[in-house]
Amino acid sequence: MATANKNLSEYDKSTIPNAKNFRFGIVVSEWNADITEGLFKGAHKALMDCGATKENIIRLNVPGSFELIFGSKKMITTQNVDVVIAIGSVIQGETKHFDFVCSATAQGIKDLNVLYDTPVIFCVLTDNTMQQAIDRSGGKHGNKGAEAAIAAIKMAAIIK
Ligand SMILES: Nc1c(NC[C@H](O)[C@H](O)[C@H](O)CO)[nH]c(=O)[nH]c1=O
Ligand SMILES: CC(=O)[C@@H](O)COP(=O)(O)O
Repeated sequence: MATANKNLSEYDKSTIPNAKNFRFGIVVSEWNADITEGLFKGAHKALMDCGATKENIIRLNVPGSFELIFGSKKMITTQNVDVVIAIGSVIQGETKHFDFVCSATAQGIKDLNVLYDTPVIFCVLTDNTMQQAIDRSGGKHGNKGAEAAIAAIKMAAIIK
């Protein structure tokens, strides 16, 4: 189902485990910071709404989405978290760089899920325009950060 046909922020709390005993790492790219901050706020709000505590949400900033890979590995190996949410916003420019950043970041995060026993949630917007990014980080299509937070809680419940 395309994002346009659903609201990314909607979830049924009755179907989600309580997050009070889970530790969350959130790695946030500084590229397109207005967008990534919106995603972070959406994720943080949803985690708290589902029972997480502020003390159990650890944040790490990285320069860009490509660095989410190393930042997530560092979060896994040093912060004793149950799950990581990797937040980024990649927006098409004039060149093929968009394709390489999106592909490498997706593959790198996938690799972390294979190499480590700590799930890493892919919360990276890959948009053609800034408006698409705005619409998916708290705009008319909701907030992909909230969607990622729910995925993180469900994955933490699986591994605990
Ligand atoms: N153009 C965007 C980037 N590019 C930067 C890369 O992510 C990386 O930081 C650089 O290549 C150095 O390794 N990053 C984004 O997150 N979003 C973009 O739109
Ligand atoms: C995703 C990118 O790296 C891109 O925004 C960079 O812009 P450009 O392709 O115009 O150099």
